[in-house]
Amino acid sequence: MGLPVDDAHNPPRPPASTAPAGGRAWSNRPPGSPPVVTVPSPPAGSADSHRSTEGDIRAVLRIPQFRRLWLALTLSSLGDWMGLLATTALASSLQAGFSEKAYAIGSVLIVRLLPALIFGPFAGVVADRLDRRLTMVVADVLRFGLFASIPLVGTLAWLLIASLLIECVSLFWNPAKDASVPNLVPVQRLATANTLSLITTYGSAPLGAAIFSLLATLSRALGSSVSFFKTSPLDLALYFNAGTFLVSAVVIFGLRGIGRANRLDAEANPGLWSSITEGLRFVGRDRMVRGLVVGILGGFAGAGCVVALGRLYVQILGGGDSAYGVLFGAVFVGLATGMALGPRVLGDYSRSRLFGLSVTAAGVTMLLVAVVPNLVLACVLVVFVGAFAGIAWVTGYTLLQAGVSDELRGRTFALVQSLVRVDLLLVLAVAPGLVGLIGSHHLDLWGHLRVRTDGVTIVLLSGGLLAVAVGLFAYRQMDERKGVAVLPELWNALLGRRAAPERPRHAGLFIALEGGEGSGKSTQVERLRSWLASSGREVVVTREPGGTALGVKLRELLLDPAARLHPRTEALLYAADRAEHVSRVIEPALARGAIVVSDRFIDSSIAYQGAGRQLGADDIAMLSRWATRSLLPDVTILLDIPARTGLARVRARASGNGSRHERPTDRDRGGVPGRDDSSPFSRHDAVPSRQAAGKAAGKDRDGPTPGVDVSGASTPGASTPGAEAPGATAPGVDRIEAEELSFHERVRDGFRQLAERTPDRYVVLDADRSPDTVHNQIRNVVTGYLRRGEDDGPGAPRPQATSDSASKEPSAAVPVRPPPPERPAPPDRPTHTRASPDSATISPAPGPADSVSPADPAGPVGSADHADPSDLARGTERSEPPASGTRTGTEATDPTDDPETAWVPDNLPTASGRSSR
Ligand SMILES: Nc1ncnc2c1ncn2[C@@H]1O[C@H](COP(=O)(O)OP(=O)(O)O)[C@@H](O)[C@H]1O
Ligand SMILES: Cc1cn([C@H]2C[C@H](O)[C@@H](COP(=O)(O)OP(=O)(O)O)O2)c(=O)[nH]c1=O
Repeated sequence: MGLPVDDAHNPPRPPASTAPAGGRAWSNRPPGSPPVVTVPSPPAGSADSHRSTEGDIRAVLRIPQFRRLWLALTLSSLGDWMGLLATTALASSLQAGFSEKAYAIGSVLIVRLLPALIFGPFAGVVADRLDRRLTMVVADVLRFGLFASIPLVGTLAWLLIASLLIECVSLFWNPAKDASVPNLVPVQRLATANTLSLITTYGSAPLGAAIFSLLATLSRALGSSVSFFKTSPLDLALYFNAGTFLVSAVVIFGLRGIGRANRLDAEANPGLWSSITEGLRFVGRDRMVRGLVVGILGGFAGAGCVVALGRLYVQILGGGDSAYGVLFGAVFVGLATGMALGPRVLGDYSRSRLFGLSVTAAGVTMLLVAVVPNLVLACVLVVFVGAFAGIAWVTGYTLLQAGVSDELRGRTFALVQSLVRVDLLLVLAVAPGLVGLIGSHHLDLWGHLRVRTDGVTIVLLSGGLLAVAVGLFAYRQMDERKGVAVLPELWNALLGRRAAPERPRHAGLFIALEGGEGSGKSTQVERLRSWLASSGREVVVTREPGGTALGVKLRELLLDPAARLHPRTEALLYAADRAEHVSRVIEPALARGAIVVSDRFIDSSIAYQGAGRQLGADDIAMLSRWATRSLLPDVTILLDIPARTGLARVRARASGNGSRHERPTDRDRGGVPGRDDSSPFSRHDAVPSRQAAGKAAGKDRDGPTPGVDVSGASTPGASTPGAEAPGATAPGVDRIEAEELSFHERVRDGFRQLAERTPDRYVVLDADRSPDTVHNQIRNVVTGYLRRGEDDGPGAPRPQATSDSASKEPSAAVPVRPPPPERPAPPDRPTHTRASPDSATISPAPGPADSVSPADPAGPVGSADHADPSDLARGTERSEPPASGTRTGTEATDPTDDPETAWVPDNLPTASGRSSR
């Protein structure tokens, strides 16, 4: 049962002197060890244990006092709904003309809303001062009397007066009930109790409508034999309704647990005016809330039209009271269905989008309802109107709760409620009035086609149009995923797939270099940077881990050989580094249109933690996807090398025998001052992050080592098996590098599998070749992507590649790329980057004159890297591009003599989106 945790279940407390405030128990800990706070875990089956919602509801209903109150609420709600139906139907039947009926119904609805608008904010304060149980009992008895008097008096005037009084009385009943719940239910069950109250309040509507229809039908059947029913077929419903309040009064009378409020808090209910002004400023400022409020008001206006005109609408379609009941019930069946199923079916869909879309959909369905000529069809459509409204209601409510800060939430809700009442009041006042003004007409087209142009149809159409307009406005205000197509995302959500097939478009290019240890990523990233610098475009070179200020710290921790991290901790830290990296460095750079080159990205985690640590590729991909909000590189270049060879390079480097490429400095990495101070690559940061991490890992790999021959280390002969046993911890070798050979082999396999499964965004290069050869191949690849950017037009935004979690394939294996580039240009055609102010010529891989001999690493590469645009343009004169088709390193038509430098990756995606393999 939902009672507070029994003290008997708590472990014994330490002496008072050591117990911290708040009742938490400190465990005994040796001095210097991290403080461990022990919060006693709840005993099995206690109120704190996690259970299903269903279990929670059962638990809260097992509290006898609450169960009684809930029963009373159910009865009162049932009575309320039936009362609304019966009074509107009766008001209509008491009038003769079409317009008079419309005015009468409008008046009933207005008197139901008016007291809440005027007295609503004060009723809570008044109810707090009186004995709550007595307040509720008296209110229920009064409501019984008033409802019973309506059929007895039988005039429209009394119906309106009684309705107004009933509403006034209800204003005291509701806050008394709300305030009483916490006295009956333990605090941890309050949310469930409130949910149950909400379900009861709205869920009783269809039941009320069903009973109303049943009673109306019964009255008509009995009308022929019993004169009482003949004269007023709605009386039975009103008497039944009165009876529910009497039963409710009796039930509440027995609730001894409710009494007078313990303390008065007059400020808990701010006045209407102050609640309006306080919240208004916030609502006016905040885009999301503005969209929500407008959407809610539009939705209520639409719903108000349906409620106000429902009776007349049914009449136009040839139905009577029973049909009205069915129609009314249909709205609420829809509402309940939408509320219950919407979040479940569309749980993964963007809430901010869902809200605007569901209001719009409700509006569109309303338009159909307005013109449909058939009552059955109308009822079906009305279920959908209700369902869309229900989804919007739940979504909007949740968004308001989640999106508005605590101190503003109350005022915002107060404002929304006040505005909703004003809104409803206006609609209910205006809609029937408009119907009355327009009157009942129709047009006969071509002799046989009858088009309704009566007031009901016109006003319903206007209501539908208003809801559509307001829904679209809300959508535009609240959309946080601009540029992402709506329908595919919605479809995926409906199929139970998580959203995000595409990210917003950006004008940049995102290139990631991946590979195992010592595959030459850092070397190639630096060369790529130098080459891209001549493009005139902003180039941001970055890496993982450690692409941000926080990332530098994480990197130190992650690579520290002395750190003992659990594999899952490690995976989470890499993901944390990536989240920071993406949001602070990569996304802003791409949004600016920069070329971002990252030394490692998401696939490193999938390969190292997923495959290497055997945590599972899917789980790691999912984690990274969450961290990056599904951002993937436009192209991932995998420098593939046998693990042993790469490790030998690393160890050679660590022992001082390998060459050290110059690590990018802040300036080189393209950091733009003032853009992101959190990036260690920002000009303001004096310490290159690699250096910092290198130190943390017990090595310094950052400084250039002059005079070391790169080519010597790059020859296949350098794949020195057994150069140093992998797994041995050597100075200058970081925590991951120090893993066993089998670990690194799994990592390599992991990368290769990823490349195989996602050929659209992968290019695999043999990294066991000379640095120049690899560089030229990378240039070819990148040239293709840059050319594609140029084809899109200057500054054309590119759809951002994302991981398509929608796929049922293993998430790491999904081809998720924007349409791929054309095959890379042959090495003899210079390419222009986007024709922007920063436009400049950039060349693909150099031809024979630029080709690099292993013995001469510095010169040609230097000339390629630092060539000015005119130098690069010389490449055009060398040879003609091949006519068409796939170029491979061994082709006879190759314009270069060096098959290595002329190599074009054979799995590079073609323009058709398929890999040529
Ligand atoms: N293609 C290559 N052939 C031979 N040695 C290379 C090649 N590329 C890089 N190296 C050397 O291998 C070592 C590791 O290179 P580095 O770029 O730091 O790799 P990574 O960043 O992938 O760990 C360095 O000493 C570097 O000079
Ligand atoms: C980005 C990333 C790196 N790592 C590992 C791979 C490297 O051993 C280390 C990063 O160090 P780094 O020095 O950048 O690697 P390399 O020497 O290959 O250039 O972190 C992961 O295990 N998971 C990841 O997600």
